[in-house]
Amino acid sequence: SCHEDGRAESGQDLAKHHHPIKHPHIPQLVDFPAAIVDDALHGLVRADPRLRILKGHRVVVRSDIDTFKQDHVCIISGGGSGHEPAHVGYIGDGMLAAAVAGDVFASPPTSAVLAAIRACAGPKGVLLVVKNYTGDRLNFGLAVEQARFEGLLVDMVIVGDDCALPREKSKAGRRGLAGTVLMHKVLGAMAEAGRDLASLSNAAAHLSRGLGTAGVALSPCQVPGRQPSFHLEPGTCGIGVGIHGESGAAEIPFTSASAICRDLLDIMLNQGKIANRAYMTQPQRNVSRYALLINNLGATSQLELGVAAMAALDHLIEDVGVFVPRVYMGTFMTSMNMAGVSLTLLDLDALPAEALEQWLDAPTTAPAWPGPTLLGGTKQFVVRRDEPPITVPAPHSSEAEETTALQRTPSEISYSTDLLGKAIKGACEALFSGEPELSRLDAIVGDGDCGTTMTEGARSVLEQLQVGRLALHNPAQLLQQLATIAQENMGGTSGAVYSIFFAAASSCLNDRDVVRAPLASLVTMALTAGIDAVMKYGGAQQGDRTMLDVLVPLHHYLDRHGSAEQPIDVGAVATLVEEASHATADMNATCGRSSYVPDHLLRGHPDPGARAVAMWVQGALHRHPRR
Ligand SMILES: Nc1ncnc2c1ncn2[C@@H]1O[C@H](COP(=O)(O)OP(=O)(O)O)[C@@H](O)[C@H]1O
Ligand SMILES: O=C[C@H](O)COP(=O)(O)O
Ligand SMILES: [Mg+2]
Ligand SMILES: [Mn+2]
Repeated sequence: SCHEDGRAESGQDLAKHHHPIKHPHIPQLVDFPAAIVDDALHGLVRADPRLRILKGHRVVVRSDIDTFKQDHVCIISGGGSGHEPAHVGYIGDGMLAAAVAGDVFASPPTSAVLAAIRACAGPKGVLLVVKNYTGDRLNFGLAVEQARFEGLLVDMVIVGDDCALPREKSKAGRRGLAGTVLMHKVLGAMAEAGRDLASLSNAAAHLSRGLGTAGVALSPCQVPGRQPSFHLEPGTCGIGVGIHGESGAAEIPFTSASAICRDLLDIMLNQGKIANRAYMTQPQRNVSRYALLINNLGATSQLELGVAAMAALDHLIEDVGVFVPRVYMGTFMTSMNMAGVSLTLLDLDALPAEALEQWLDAPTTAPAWPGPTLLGGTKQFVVRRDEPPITVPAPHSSEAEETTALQRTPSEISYSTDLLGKAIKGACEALFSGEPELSRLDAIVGDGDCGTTMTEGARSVLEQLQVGRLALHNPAQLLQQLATIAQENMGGTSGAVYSIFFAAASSCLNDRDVVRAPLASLVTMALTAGIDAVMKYGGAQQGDRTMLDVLVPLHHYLDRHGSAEQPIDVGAVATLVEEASHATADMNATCGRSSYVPDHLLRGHPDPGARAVAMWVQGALHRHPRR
């Protein structure tokens, strides 16, 4: 957490709770992996008096926000960290008013987004510009709902500029990539010029239709404290990458810089051999005009960026025959320290009756926006070349260790808070011991943050349990507390999904005389409501390869067996969740981050969110299968 004066909790403070980095593959300038985001924000704010941190949140705002918001729409962006300079680097006149940072590759918790909105909400309102990821959509979306309930004027636009993934593969939609920065620039300039909230939202909708990005990975990335994000065979590269260390839509042989850059542009413009995406409109020879952004994914030399610029301009102007009056080259949105580039095209005529150049050229003080724009792209400047080669439980307990809360027979009208406390403790501990497996799996099928996000949640729950703050006697209140913990301390898709799950579960128990009901039927009721809400807001169903593929079978089992005059067979439940979670290994992903990963790479690896459910259910039941 950070202090109002801009001091973040230092690495040394965090050392009390977290481990220092152990033997990284490549030395990295990090003291404690868990402190990397706080330490970096701390450094940034110390170095720039125009910025400050909101107390208790990883939210950076312009120092003069209180006066600025009186006569401007404030634009807020944010998301997981690891994409620097996005988004803190874009705070300044003519771009963003604030940025919300999550853990590395995990969206920020809802509470942080809400804090940012509250700090920026003035008479003109707030616009959230959010990259299209499940965690971000849910956490920023929940914050918008809460802010509107508080009477604040706020709107949200989602950016999805990725062109590399086939439409039919995923229900999640296009990923938000480096094109988001061009959105920040155009919308920020319009806000600076006094445009109102409605016209900014409207402009954003038009802009996203004219925006496309595709990237190539020449190396994996390394998040401190984790394994390299994937393995790339020598001589190959990953085409169609995102910004979360993923391996890309396909691994292909590396031929030459020009050939790869051409492929990236062809993917975007639906040209040549890769003409199967059609996200951007077809370019018109001698008519279409684009801004080109060449983005370093983190560890690419300036010389290589220059080569990419040459290759991209050459292809666009000579082969495709379009105009490229604006070119931006640099480090805009990274995938930690991945070597590689992404190319972004913005159709300069995407906005009816507006010259986009005007907004792109408008001055900004944001440190990460490149100063002078290169005016490239008229034909005579390009030389055609030959292609180069290549809470504390009650103290008294007479129960045997193996007895669990669920084993009480349904005819009993109450349950033991002692056993419930032990179940919660067991659930949390199972997540701690399962963390390496969750991190490893999420690195393969997602972005590697699932283990740390789940243990952050478990750590907060255990802390509350140990100081006796969990309402073990009141299930509705307890579930509300769990929802709050997920909302304030977790982040990521998991944080948002668990927050929705527990909040809905809590409200369904609220109205009833539930304390008298047997615990097993409380659990069934709560699961019904929780699962429904997760499906409603997250858009996933059984079979989409998510945690629902364990929660739904668990619910079915308890529904069938929970009302009989017999204790639940905990061994059977433990086996059921184990098997259901492993069954996800053979599923194709249609929701969440795994839907971006080719099916053959998912095969054999279960879904981390599903495994996490199996772990905490088994932990709560005190049944630990050998792993
Ligand atoms: N739409 C969804 N509804 C429910 N669960 C989801 C959804 N999308 C993803 N998940 C679950 O979230 C897990 C990943 O969580 P986490 O790593 O915290 O988020 P992210 O994928 O955003 O990095 C997945 O393994 C999957 O079980
Ligand atoms: O950096 C990552 C994204 O902004 C967070 O999205 P996620 O929580 O869905 O992974
Ligand atoms: Mg993530
Ligand atoms: Mn993840």
